[in-house]
Amino acid sequence: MSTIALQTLPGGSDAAKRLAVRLGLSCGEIAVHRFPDSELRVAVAPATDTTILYAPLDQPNDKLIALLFAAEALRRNGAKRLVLVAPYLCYMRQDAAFHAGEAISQRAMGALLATTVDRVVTVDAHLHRTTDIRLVFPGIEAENLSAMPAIANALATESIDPATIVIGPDMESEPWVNDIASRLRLQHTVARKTRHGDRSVAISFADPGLLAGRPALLVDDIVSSGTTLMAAAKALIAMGAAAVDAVVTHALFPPAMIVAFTGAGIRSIRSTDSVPHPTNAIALDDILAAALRSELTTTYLSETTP
Ligand SMILES: O=P(O)(O)OC[C@H]1O[C@@H](O)[C@H](O)[C@@H]1O
Repeated sequence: MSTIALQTLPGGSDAAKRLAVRLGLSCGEIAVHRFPDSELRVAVAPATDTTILYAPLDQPNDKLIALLFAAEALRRNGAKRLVLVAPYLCYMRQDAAFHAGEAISQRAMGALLATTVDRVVTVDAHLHRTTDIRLVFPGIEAENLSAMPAIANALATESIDPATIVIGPDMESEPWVNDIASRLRLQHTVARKTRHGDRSVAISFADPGLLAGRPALLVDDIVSSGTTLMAAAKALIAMGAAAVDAVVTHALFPPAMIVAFTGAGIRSIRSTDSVPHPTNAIALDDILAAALRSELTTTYLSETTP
């Protein structure tokens, strides 16, 4: 009889438990001990034939090591199929050597994980130039799900001012804002963004008159330093926006920064639970469970196939 269960790295447990409940699976916790010299000791729960590894990979360096060690333990203890669920997938932004000598982190990370697991499921991975996630993970299955249906469903339960404009802070955000706007029947536009450094961006809009007196809903995939979001909010307010709210997939910023966002004129900020964060308001378990149901079918078939 084939077996399947979910195990989570520390930090993912609430969202992982919700996902496990949706799938009707047990949720084991992977124990990670840090030695005084910063090395890690990792202990997994009992392995199952198919093990779904839940790992939100924000602050990734330790988590990637813990993930490799967990995979080693699971394989050695009998896991035949490892499915990595990384709702936030790290190191996707450095997808080229922008300056001589730079590592292509996306390629190195993808190659490493492709030798570790059999399938990767993630959400709104930052694939601006590498459009097909299977190119990141050679030889294994990989899917990049969109959080936009979950975000739009959450927003649809509220009474949104029909004059609201959905705003993307750069050209790359166009598919997301287009999707949210069409689901909510709202107008949308995207800004032009020029990045001058990690914490320095310039934002401008082609039609500054569009926002006057209207609420703006900023949508982005990642908020890291918060520079993009704050620059966009300031530009919107300078153009006369009536209010600025923000919704993002991956909240990577320190929670204390919410005060700075308020100072920049952002009335509210919400995120999905891809990374545990005080702004979490939109659960991804529904879309993740839909993608993972095939694992249950595979397990069932292997039980019934002679
Ligand atoms: O400006 P911060 O928050 O540092 O970085 C996040 C932004 O940088 C882009 O890659 C993301 O798509 C997002 O727009």
